[in-house]
Amino acid sequence: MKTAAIIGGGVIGGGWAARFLLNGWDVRVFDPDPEAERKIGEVLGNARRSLPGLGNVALPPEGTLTFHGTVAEAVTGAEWIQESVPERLDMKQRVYGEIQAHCAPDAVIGSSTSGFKPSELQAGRDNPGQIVVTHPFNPVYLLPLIELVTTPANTQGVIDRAKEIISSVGMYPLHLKKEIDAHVADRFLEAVWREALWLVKDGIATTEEIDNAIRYGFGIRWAQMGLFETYRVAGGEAGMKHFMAQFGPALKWPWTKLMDVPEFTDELVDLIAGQSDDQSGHMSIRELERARDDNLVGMMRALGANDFGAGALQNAHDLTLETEAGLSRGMDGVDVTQPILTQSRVVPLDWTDYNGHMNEARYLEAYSQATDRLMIIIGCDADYIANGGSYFTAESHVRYLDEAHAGDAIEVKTTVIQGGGKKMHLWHEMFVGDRLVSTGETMLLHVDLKTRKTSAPAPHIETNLVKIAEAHAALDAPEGLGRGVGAPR
Ligand SMILES: NC(=O)C1=CN([C@@H]2O[C@H](COP(=O)(O)OP(=O)(O)OC[C@H]3O[C@@H](n4cnc5c(N)ncnc54)[C@H](O)[C@@H]3O)[C@@H](O)[C@H]2O)C=CC1
Ligand SMILES: C[N+](C)(C)CC(=O)CC(=O)[O-]
Repeated sequence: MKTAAIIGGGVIGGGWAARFLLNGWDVRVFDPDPEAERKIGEVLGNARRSLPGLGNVALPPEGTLTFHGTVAEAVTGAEWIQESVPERLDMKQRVYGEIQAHCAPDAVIGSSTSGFKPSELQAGRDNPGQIVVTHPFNPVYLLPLIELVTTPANTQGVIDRAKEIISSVGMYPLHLKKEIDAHVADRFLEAVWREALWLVKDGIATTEEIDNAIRYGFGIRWAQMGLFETYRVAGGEAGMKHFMAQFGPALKWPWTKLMDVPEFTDELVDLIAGQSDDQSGHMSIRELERARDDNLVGMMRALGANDFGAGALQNAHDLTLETEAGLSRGMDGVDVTQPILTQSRVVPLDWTDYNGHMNEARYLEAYSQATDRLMIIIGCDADYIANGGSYFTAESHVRYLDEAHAGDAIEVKTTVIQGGGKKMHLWHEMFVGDRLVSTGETMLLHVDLKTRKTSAPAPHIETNLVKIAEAHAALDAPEGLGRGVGAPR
């Protein structure tokens, strides 16, 4: 079992604890705050409700979470140590002293620091090479970016290990070419923050109006394409050069007050805090966190459907989870004498509806994914489809037998009723634990994607399908097979 130590379990440390725990790591926490266990419990609650359904493949079983009274105890046996104590250099350096007195010399110590350079954290340490900056984004359990900042004191081995571990928990290590105060992303956030403070102070816009300017416009755009790709498109057919020719002169116009920081007077703090209360004070922080998480999951899943940006990253992570989830990509290791596991996932937040359960359309989506999996198993994979052969669905019938809810782990097991020639007749059963919640029957026909007409599958596909169909013919006929809706008129 892999073990991570979390030193400092506030907003960010709690998020790291959840990220590791839900990806199957044992997590050992040290935080002197007597409220730390409760606060981490709140963060974990949010994470358990949102992260498992982010992707389309089940996460490994959760690790074990333990709390410890000393740094020494927490770091014992940990291969990853994540420091997330308050943003004070003297405190961080003191904490590294304690950590390094007790941790394994080859453990990686990542710092969540928003702004300190790794050379500042490593200064004065006997083993500086084990300390790197691994700067996350809130909520750490959902957002994949980690700014990995290193110095020449870090060996390639430590850097590779850090990248490997960060990727293994579904995150993206952005390794900076050089260290710099506030890394890359926080320099942007700081620029936007400074500009926003001016706009409020000068009475140009309220906190709510500024948030609307972001969330109704460029914020959604940035979430999928970032800055440069967005501006490339904004240049029209002539692209980036035309964009710069048009907007380059603005650099000399008074379009920003960036280098000039408004004084943080009590008056400005009260103005901003008051406007923020007017804007969002009707919701608790936990309610706001849940709204944020629902939106993030929905947005990232939409990006996943387009295999783009953060969604593409999640899709790639799903591929690494398949084997442990019991899902196959070929006939090897598939027990054809039993219905075949074709889905192992969690019901995501965006699959539920006003009735508080999984929406009817999503059952069909799950069955569509189960069919896709069976197609991959028999060899009808992306390469085969790119060469012009595939299956089209001709008819489906779904029965809703029991409820499934957000966060439920669901499995689909598939029986091949008929397979041979152009036809593929499948019977899907969906389970939550041992509970059968739905069945889906579907008839598919093999097609030639060029002519859009039915055609015979390639011999290897038919051989595999027939092998499964023949083995499944020995199973009892499923209850409900061939049923229609109500009596015919
Ligand atoms: N809040 C944010 O949006 C982000 C913060 N960060 C960085 O993460 C770090 C932590 O920030 P937050 O979690 O926001 O702060 P926080 O105030 O929520 O949590 C800090 C935690 O450290 C604990 N702590 C204090 N002294 C400690 C010690 N000697 N040993 C162990 N734990 C100790 C506190 O009890 C508290 O629970 C900072 O370096 C910050 O810059 C990074 C990304 C985003
Ligand atoms: C405001 N902040 C500097 C603490 C922000 C971060 O470090 C990253 C984030 O999650 O916004």
